[in-house]
Amino acid sequence: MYTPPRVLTVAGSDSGGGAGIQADLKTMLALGTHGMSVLTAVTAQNSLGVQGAWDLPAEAVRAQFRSVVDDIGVQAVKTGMLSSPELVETVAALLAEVTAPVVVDPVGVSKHGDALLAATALDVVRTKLLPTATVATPNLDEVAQLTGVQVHEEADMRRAAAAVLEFGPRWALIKGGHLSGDAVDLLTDGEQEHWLRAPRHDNRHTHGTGCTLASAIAARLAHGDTVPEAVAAAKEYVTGAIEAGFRLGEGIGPVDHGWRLR
Ligand SMILES: Nc1ncnc2c1ncn2[C@@H]1O[C@H](COP(=O)(O)OP(=O)(O)O)[C@@H](O)[C@H]1O
Ligand SMILES: Cc1ncc(COP(=O)(O)OP(=O)(O)O)c(N)n1
Repeated sequence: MYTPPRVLTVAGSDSGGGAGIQADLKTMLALGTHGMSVLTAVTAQNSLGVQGAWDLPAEAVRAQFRSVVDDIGVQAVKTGMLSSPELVETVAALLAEVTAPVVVDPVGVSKHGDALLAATALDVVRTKLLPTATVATPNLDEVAQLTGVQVHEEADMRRAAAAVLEFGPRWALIKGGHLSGDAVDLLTDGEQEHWLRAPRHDNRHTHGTGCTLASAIAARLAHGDTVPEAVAAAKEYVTGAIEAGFRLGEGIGPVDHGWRLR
């Protein structure tokens, strides 16, 4: 009997289904893995923004993690919205015992500008969470928040990656989604350098791009890809999902996680 690779997301819930846990689980299914979740926070969220957010107690995060890891096991882990210093610290301590690859998406602010991480948590992200990462996937705002490096053009991305690698992840993937022109990301471990370039799709329905990319990387790592292979496959998947993004509600709709099914 075939058992798919198991992938765990540790992230917040997006009630609108475009980002967070919902995006992660859809991506994991689309890429042929069994997705599992440790919920850190609940958001009331839709295409217009985040209307409310509530953290779960650290004890609930630890209990979910134990239930999954002790019985089922994981072949890759992805982290997303961790909200508070206490939750970042809790998750970092749990990840320290995992031998499977870990993808850390250091989620800071939503597309609508709503804070998903307390400013007081930045230091714990730098010192405790990022060192657990096989791959860290900051967007340009998160790079600026975490390292102070401002990226205005592709050439700045090398400096950004070097600054992120200082915090200890094995690989840094600097996402250039917020620049103009082609959608270019830089993956590096400080020695190898891989530039990932895709056409920019002029589609305003891009809610959940970062969650989708990070979950796709985790899914491919669980299948046994190397990091550069996993990131290349994930980039292809997210690019297709952005191209197929659709209108939902009155604001920014989601990327289409099921685009390969249509
Ligand atoms: N309009 C777009 N067209 C094509 N790719 C995009 C577009 N916007 C973002 N991307 C890609 O989506 C991925 C997620 O990047 P980004 O949107 O910057 O992350 P986040 O959601 O964390 O802000 C990256 O691979 C980026 O290059
Ligand atoms: C619950 C939750 N987690 C993460 C995000 C941010 O997701 P991201 O993929 O970066 O997408 P955008 O917010 O940039 O569209 C979120 N919004 N909610």
